[in-house]
Amino acid sequence: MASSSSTGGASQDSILTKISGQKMGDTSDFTFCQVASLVDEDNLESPKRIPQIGKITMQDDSNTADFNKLDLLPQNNSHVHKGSRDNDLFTSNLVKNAPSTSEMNKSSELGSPGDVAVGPQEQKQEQKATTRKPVPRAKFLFEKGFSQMDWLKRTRTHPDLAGLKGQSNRRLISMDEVRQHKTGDSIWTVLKGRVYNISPYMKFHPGGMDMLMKAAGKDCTSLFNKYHAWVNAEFLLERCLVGFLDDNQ
Ligand code: HEM
Repeated sequence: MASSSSTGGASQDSILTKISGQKMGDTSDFTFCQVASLVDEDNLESPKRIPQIGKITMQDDSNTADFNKLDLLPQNNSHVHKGSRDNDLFTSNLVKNAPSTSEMNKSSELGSPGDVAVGPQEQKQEQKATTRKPVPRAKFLFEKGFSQMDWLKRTRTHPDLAGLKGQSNRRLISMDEVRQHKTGDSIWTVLKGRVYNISPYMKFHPGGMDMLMKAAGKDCTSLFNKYHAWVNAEFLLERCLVGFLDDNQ
């Protein structure tokens, strides 16, 4: 670094003169102006100025309390799902990136958005002083054993999910017959021309039983597509197939 001292000797000085056309120490040229050391050797108070910046906080509306009030978590989502989402193949992507309350508390402890940036050492000290036990992440009120993984297991193990009792699932079924199956362990619905017994799936439906009950005894294709056209019901309800809708009746 070019310093103001003349320790570079005559040769360095002359090289610099050639390059800039000016001599070092000439304050009219910014290229060679003196750069003050960050640590002012003459005045030892100077380094303390930087840490003090960390103590400055700005008062604005985006403070810690307001951060915690933000309802970013899906716990108040109207589509409250039942069953653990931890292994949920179909729904985990909806909450993966949602910040947990503990993460949010942590970030607010480390500094509100209004805080002036502090040096790494300052930050460490702040962290030590304010780190608390993490608050358990807010979870959905799921009923254990009713995740989509559990449903897949059940479809592989249950001998008669459709409740056919040996009857073929290839027969044509009228809409009138579908309408008669709305309760108990025989709740039928029509989806894309197929008739399913959705009763065993009720407790596993990620959208809740109430929503799925809207499909009872009806053709639910348009409702289904309205909420989740991407869901592979053919696969999910394969073992619940009762037959095919008879369009001619
Ligand atoms: C009949 C077969 C049905 C199957 C197999 C089925 C399956 C599913 C699945 C796998 C999900 C999770 C989707 C996801 O997270 O991306 C879901 C969510 C949902 N379903 Fe269904 N569903 C059916 C019918 C219906 C019907 C008829 C309604 C409405 C009346 C409905 C309403 C919902 C709602 C509201 C959600 C929640 C969406 C969300 O989390 O934002 N479902 N369903």
